[in-house]
Amino acid sequence: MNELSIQECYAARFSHCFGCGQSHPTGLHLRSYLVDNGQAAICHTTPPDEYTGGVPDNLYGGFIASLFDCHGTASAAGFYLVSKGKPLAPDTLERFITAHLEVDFLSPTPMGQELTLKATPIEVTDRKAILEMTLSVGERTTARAKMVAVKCKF
Ligand SMILES: CC(C)(COP(=O)(O)OP(=O)(O)OC[C@H]1O[C@@H](n2cnc3c(N)ncnc32)[C@H](O)[C@@H]1OP(=O)(O)O)[C@@H](O)C(=O)NCCC(=O)NCCSC(=O)Cc1ccccc1
Repeated sequence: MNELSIQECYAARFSHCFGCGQSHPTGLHLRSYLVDNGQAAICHTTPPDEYTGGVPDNLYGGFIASLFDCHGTASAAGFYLVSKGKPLAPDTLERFITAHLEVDFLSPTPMGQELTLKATPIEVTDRKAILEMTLSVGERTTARAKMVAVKCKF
């Protein structure tokens, strides 16, 4: 596993996101790491208690979508770098933005436990990345997602 997270390698101007911006004062500061020789990306997080909703003691669905949103765009940037044969290092990343995100909620996701997000690439081109993702608690997958992330022109 890389010691540096993908988000730590974003340029400063791209570090303000609520979910994953390392410069956001109150955000989640998600960190996604390339694993399996760059063929997957993993993020571990334990959501704050206030993000419960729907079924009591379970995680709010919109929050689950936002975890996929942030982990997915970071993973897209990482997979793009890998596709170019470049190593992860500060200020080396293109930034990807979510164009399409679909989520299947398979079973309620409990509060107070560490969650694991995993992304794998389906297709990476010069313009976009298509990814599959899962959200798991221990061995149980509670949600899965598919994303199209487009490389930012700005
Ligand atoms: C930039 C873009 C996503 C795409 O427009 P353009 O640049 O003109 O790109 P173009 O249309 O040329 O397509 C290129 C390729 O992509 C494909 N494709 C495109 N769309 C879809 C689709 N829906 N579904 C499926 N595929 C789609 C399209 O077919 C084409 O494929 P091809 O290469 O022919 O095979 C624009 O619609 C937009 O800004 N949307 C709002 C995004 C937003 O607000 N997201 C939520 C906030 S994200 C956040 O918070 C994090 C963040 C913050 C800051 C920074 C970074 C991250």
